[in-house]
Amino acid sequence: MKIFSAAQIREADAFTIAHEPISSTHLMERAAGQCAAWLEDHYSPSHPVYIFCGKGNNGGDGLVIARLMLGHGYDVHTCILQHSSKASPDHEHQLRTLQQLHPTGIYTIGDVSDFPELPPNAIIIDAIFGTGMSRPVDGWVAGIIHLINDQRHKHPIIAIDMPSGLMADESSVHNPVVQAHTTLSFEFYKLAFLLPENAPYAGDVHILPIGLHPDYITQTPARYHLSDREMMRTIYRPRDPFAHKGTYGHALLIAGSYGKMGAAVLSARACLRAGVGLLTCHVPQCGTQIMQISEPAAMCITDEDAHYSTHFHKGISSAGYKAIGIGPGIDKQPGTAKSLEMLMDAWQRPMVIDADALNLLSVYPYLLYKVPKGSLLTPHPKEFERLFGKTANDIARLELLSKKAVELQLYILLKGRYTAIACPDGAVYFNHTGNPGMATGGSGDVLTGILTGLLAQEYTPKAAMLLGVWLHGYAGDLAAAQLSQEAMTASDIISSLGNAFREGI
Ligand SMILES: NC(=O)C1=CN([C@@H]2O[C@H](COP(=O)(O)OP(=O)(O)OC[C@H]3O[C@@H](n4cnc5c(N)ncnc54)[C@H](OP(=O)(O)O)[C@@H]3O)[C@@H](O)[C@H]2O)[C@@H](O)CC1
Ligand SMILES: Nc1ncnc2c1ncn2[C@@H]1O[C@H](COP(=O)(O)OP(=O)(O)O)[C@@H](O)[C@H]1O
Ligand SMILES: [K+]
Repeated sequence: MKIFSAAQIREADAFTIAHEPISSTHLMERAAGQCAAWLEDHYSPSHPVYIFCGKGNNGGDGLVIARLMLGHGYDVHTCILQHSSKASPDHEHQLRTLQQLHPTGIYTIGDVSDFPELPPNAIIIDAIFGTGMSRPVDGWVAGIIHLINDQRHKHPIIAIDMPSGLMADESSVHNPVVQAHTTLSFEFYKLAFLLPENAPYAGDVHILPIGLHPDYITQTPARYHLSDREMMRTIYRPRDPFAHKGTYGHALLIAGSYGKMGAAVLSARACLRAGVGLLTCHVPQCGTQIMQISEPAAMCITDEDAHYSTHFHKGISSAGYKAIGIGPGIDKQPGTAKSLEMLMDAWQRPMVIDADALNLLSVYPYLLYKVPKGSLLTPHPKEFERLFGKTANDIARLELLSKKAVELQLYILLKGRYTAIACPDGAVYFNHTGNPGMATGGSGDVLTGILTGLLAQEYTPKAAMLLGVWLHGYAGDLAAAQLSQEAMTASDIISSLGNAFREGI
């Protein structure tokens, strides 16, 4: 699914009006009608409805919602913020219609002192600003936003299209923004919803279809995308009935060190469950027995070193591996860095680089330029910061992520609630599967195993990245559904991978 900018959304709106064709008034009726239907499904007429409207089209949506809910027997109070002397034409039209129907329920707000007293079971609808937000809100309008937020623990707050104050594609950090429990947004996810710095604002996001013209959506290129099941169906390749284990590749996982063999075992198990044909794990001497006993399906190569792997580069080009994954639990010994350098010099094909292998790239930055093109880098935010530095906000971090992926010709993901996958061509894909139950040690090691397993099966690096991250999150969701977010562990993500393949694609 494409994620369009605020400017593109305005174009989609105009394109629909011109080509469906439909009047802008009717498009507003359609959008607001979807919101009113959602609200009426979730709240009975026993809830007084307080709708805060701005003077643009977001406020226009609020006025239509007010009219529709009034018609269905709700006690509606419409509060119009006088932030500007001019209203949009559709706002003016909808206000005239509402005034004829319900002249007594409309109030104007010109200062914080006009904020109404809310009865106990009232619901708040935020229709002040939507995608037309062009600058940070200040003055008494910011005061109204703070007063709305003060009601958060007493009244449900439902934002229309965007929580007011939030800018769709710019950082809103330090700006006053409505903290909604629910956002009813039209047609598309907005980039702002996917950024960790905006976690307090949108609440549960529901995307309501309003019938924007399909030609605009298919013809207009977008830089940002949201992964979905449909995309996974085009990527996934069912197994060939005549396949043998050679068909699905031989993967090498370089993982584990003294005290961190668990990371290697988790990665190995995940790699096998991702469907790899054969798996060899390169481990230090202390890890051989652990690996052989924990995972009988994995073969083992034992390093010359007792506690750390420092000789994994040897014979790598002639070993017949289809993919290499390196990092989980390997530690940051200088000998490991040396071996990583020689491995990359010899291998020259895409590989998966995670955890301490990423940290080694931060310690020895020249190594970053030796990473084979098309490789998959999987940093969490701290590893990302060590690799590429700090940024002022999440939009700047996203720009940096994308810039590095293009400059280094790598697939770089940034882990989080919505993991962002940056591609060498500048595109960025967000993944929405997964849950906070995955915020537990070892979850990332599981992802490395899955990605290495998919790469060994000759999925392209991009396909492996998109499908692997999707399946990892989906398996995490299944594990949480079965065990709770609290009780699930990284091992449970692996146990749920089978069902993720079956149900998630
Ligand atoms: N496209 C679609 O799919 C559809 C879109 N629809 C709806 O239209 C919405 C977009 O409407 P929009 O373009 O009129 O902008 P909107 O968000 O109401 O804001 C503009 C107003 O805010 C003001 N203003 C801005 N910043 C401000 C600030 N910092 N502080 C104070 N004021 C500020 C600005 O005033 P001005 O800058 O002129 O002073 C102007 O009055 C969209 O989110 C959706 O709800 C649906 O009806 C149909 C389908
Ligand atoms: N709140 C969350 N929502 C969705 N996914 C999450 C959440 N928290 C963590 N995850 C996922 O879990 C994984 C954690 O990886 P990482 O931090 O590297 O773990 P570790 O280093 O312990 O193995 C990432 O893929 C991340 O996207
Ligand atoms: K709003």
